[in-house]
Amino acid sequence: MKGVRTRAAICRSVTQRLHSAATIFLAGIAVCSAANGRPRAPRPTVSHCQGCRITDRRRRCLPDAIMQSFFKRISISVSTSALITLAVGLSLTALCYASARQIESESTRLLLQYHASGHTLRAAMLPANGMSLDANHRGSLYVLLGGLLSSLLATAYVFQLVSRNSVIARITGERTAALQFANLRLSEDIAARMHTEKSLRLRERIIEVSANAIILCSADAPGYLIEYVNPAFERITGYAAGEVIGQRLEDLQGPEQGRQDMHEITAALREQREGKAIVRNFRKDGSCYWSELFVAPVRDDGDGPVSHFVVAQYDISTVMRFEQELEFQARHDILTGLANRALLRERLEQAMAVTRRSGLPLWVVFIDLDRFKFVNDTLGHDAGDTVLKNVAERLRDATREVDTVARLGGDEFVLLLPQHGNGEPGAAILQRIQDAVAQPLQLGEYEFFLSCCMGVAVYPDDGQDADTLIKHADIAMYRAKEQGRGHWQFYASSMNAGTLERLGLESELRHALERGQFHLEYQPQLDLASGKVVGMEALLRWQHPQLGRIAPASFIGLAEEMGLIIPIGDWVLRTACAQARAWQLAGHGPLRLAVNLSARQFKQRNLLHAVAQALAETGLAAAHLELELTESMVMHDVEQATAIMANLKALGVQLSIDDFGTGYSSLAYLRHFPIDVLKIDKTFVSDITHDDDAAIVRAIISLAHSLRLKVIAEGVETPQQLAFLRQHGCDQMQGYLFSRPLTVSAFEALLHEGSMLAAA
Ligand SMILES: Nc1nc2c(ncn2[C@@H]2O[C@H](COP(=O)(O)O[C@H]3[C@@H](O)[C@H](n4cnc5c(=O)[nH]c(N)nc54)O[C@@H]3COP(=O)(O)O)[C@@H](O)[C@H]2O)c(=O)[nH]1
Repeated sequence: MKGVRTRAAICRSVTQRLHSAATIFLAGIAVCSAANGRPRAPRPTVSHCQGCRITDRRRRCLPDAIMQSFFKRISISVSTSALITLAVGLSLTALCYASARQIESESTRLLLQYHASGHTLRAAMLPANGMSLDANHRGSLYVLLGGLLSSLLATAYVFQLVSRNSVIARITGERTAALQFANLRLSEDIAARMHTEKSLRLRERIIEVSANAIILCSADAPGYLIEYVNPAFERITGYAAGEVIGQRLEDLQGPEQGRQDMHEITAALREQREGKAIVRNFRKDGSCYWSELFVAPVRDDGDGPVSHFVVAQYDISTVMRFEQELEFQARHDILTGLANRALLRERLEQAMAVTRRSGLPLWVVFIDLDRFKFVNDTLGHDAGDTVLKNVAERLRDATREVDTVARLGGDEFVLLLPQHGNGEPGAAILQRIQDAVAQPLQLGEYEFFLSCCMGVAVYPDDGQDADTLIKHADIAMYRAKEQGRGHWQFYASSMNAGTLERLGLESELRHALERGQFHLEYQPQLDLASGKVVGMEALLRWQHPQLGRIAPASFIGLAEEMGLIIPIGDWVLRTACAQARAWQLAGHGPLRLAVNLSARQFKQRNLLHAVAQALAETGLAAAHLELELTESMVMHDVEQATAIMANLKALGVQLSIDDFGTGYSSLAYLRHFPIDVLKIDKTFVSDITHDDDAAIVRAIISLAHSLRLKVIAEGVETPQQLAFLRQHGCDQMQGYLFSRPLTVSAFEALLHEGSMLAAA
């Protein structure tokens, strides 16, 4: 029984091995087919595998997964799968055949042993009658043949399966790729559509929030009915969208249909093209505003027929206002609002054209306020502005609608008075203007009584063009000023020459200092006893590039009037002090420098500071500087002059009274002034041989000496004059007899030569 059990056990063991091999074989087939081509989902169940508990259809059994993964990794082809199957089949066949042979020989050996031990076997257990061991061996051959056949069949099956799978995989791949491509296209389409929608929404939003009015109207002529307006349109015009949608575009032009400024827009609509224009629009309340209008056709599908027009309105009211303001400012005086020179000239041209046709004269009246500078200087510019604005108002009130009132600047006004049939203008209007200006004017706590001078030039007699007429009226006014406050004067050609020269000189003088046209000359002053040069007088010279040398007598007074003498005088003082110091340092001894002061300079508040600064800057000792004052300067306000002179003396400078004898000659006051030198005017010196002048010169010398003042005579031209002066004890002299005023280099040469006065 043991042998039977053993045989049964061997059979079971072989069967189990066969089963396991078959399982692996079938699993291999499955994996081969799966591994060949694209990865695929695991088979839902592997019924051959008893070791695996299939709880999830998706879950693969372990060997299957391993095989799949293996084949997938090595990525075998259809033929390789078939070859593997065949190899596995053949191996199993060989295994089965070997097992069958082993069983066969084992069972034969057991039967022979059993038989040899005297047992009888049941017929069934013996080899069949007539059956030899070869016949028994045939079973093994059948197993072999069966195995071979099965292997071939399995191989064919695998080959067919794997081929089909690969075709399916290819088709699936192709379809999947196509689907993916289609999917991609679809995604792109969706993205593009979303982008388009987004940008459309954005554009819509832009139109909605635009600060400019936008209108969409139909392209159907002639109505061009409005289909859309944005909120800005509603805000600007005051119309609600509902009130204008469906209305004709031209209704927005308000009452003024067919206006000139809309021609370009209507032409653009008609010709279906772009167009733009600056037009006047009307709001719902009827008020007007300026806008820049752009119209552009909108075509269906970009290049189809024009279906709509879009009209954009830019509100340019502010720009227009600003432009108008600028234009106003360019032609008006900002302070008073009156016409300025440009507009005056323009109006004058027009008025002359009218006058040429009518033959009636036209007056140009130049007005200058009296004492305006005083108001400005004492009460400040705000008060000055108030005066000017008041005068402007009064001039406007005193003239007619047809007249023009202009302000040229400062306190200069010009009136254009055309004559009409009623007889104006005439002298009466000039009086009316004087009266208007003369009305009292309250400035803070002060009441002012203004007056003005006027000059009148008449077209066509006094000038043929605007500039000439204005200039001649100015000349006439200047002559009126010479007569005193509140005068007027008609132009006469005889006034021209002198005044024109003066006007020209004025404008040149304004720039002479900055253009470096001034220089100084120095006239030696000599001691009559020793005959030596003891000092020099600095004299200003103006060398104009076109006008040549201009005499001080021609421009000092003008500079004084214009207030330019202050900066000019400062320059003279600093330049002369620097030069005197340079000569001293060059070893020419302690020369005294005489510098002329003008009346304005004398009264300027910071004279003391200017003098002190000039001395400090140049290093000249105060004792070497002599300031020449005139009698009129000091006699005008004795108290004030005395105080100023005291301050100057405190600085250490010397003071002299120039041109003595020509003015007040108040000898009584002379004692009170802290002066050092009296300078006899050259007019007395020139006539010194006449008894009267000789007596005056003698008296001046004697008086000066009694006051312990030095005396210097100027304008000494002859030896007789010199002799007279020496004879009567005059201390010093200057004049052409010894030397004219000299340039710096000429004066230096004179010093080097050591020139002296001839002894008496
Ligand atoms: N406030 C300032 N006044 C100045 C300054 N420079 C000059 N002046 C004044 O201008 C007036 C004319 O001066 P000018 O033409 O220079 O004449 C001076 C001399 O050249 C002239 N002079 C000198 N000697 C003679 C002479 O023998 N004969 C003659 N005919 N003339 C002569 O006298 C003028 C000097 O005058 P004065 O100043 O009075 O000594 C004149 O009033 C100048 O003061 C300046 O910088 N500032």
